[in-house]
Amino acid sequence: MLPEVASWLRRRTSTAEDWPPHVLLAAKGTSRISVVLPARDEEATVGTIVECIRGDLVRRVPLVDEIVVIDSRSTDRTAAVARAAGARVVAQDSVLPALGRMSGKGEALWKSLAVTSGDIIVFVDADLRGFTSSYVTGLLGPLLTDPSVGYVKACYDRPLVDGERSVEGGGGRVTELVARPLINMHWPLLAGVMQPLGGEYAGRRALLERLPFVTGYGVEIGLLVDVYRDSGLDAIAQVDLGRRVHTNQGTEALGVMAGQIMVTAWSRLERHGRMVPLSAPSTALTQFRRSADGHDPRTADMGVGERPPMIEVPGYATSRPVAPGRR
Ligand SMILES: O=c1ccn([C@@H]2O[C@H](COP(=O)(O)OP(=O)(O)O)[C@@H](O)[C@H]2O)c(=O)[nH]1
Ligand SMILES: O=C(O)[C@@H](COP(=O)(O)O)O[C@H]1O[C@H](CO)[C@@H](O)[C@H](O)[C@H]1O
Repeated sequence: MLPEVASWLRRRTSTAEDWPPHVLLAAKGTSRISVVLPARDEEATVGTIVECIRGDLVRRVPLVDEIVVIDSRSTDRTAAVARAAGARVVAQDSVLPALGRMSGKGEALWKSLAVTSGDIIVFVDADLRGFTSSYVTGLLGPLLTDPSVGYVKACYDRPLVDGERSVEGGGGRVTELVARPLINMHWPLLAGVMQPLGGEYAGRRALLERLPFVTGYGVEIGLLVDVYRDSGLDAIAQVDLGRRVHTNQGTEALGVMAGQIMVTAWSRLERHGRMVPLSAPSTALTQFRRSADGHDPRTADMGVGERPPMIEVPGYATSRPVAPGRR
């Protein structure tokens, strides 16, 4: 792991418990805080999440100023359930209609900037199970207490849950198989971000509004690379929220997601060039395991060698076995 990454990990990683609501309330000052949930067909979970945020962080501790659900072309009762829970619901396609309709999660998040008033915006997926308001307070902690932080990503354990079956560490499949290797290859200073694709993150409006938002599922890797390029590694912090359970999509759907993430990574490499030359990408892959006091980074070598065409090997044509009768 690069020494700059090890240093960043030590200085910019905290836990949700480090940021109790009363500390944040004292630090809030005049900052307005918006919580945004992008939701497509999340009637089963969106209401519980909204009610939890509203109960803990609006009524009990007046930290959050608005809860907005962006209804992303839901075909179920997402909008009604979210509204009944106390959220303001905005239909994705009703925002900036003159700019036409693009699709996906990134479109929903980009449009949320146009219909919210917060100086700080917290993004929370609407398909979470076991959500607690500490997800929101954890993400707000660094932003409300350190003006040098502009963007905060969550990190957490990510089991793969299928009904009653739960495979610890089985979640974050596209993170582990696509995003983490790509980031380690081309943006090795971001190797300390444990959950680059995690759907819970927060940022200052003043930063978010000057960055492009990739539509679809490219939004997370696009924003992470763009925040890094715009403001540098130290503008990013990460907060351990413990454990995240969400609705896991099937492999076919994740294939499209993986493709969108690769296309987004390509677009950033093509547009900005790369931190490391394409001819020599970094081959150190830093992965993370939960340990007793946080996370245990492990670096593997993902480098490969290459052999020349066998036909070019001296003696090959004369020394290899020949079938009887053949020469
Ligand atoms: O076109 C879309 C796709 C997804 N989402 C929302 O974005 C979040 C993450 O999407 P999803 O659960 O599909 O991704 P996963 O968590 O499985 O990677 C969820 O709240 C979705 O409802 C959305 O608002 N619009
Ligand atoms: O991290 C991942 O690999 C994917 C899929 O997670 P799972 O394998 O279903 O736990 O989930 C994330 O990726 C999406 C693309 O960035 C985000 O939009 C989602 O919020 C996030 O859950």
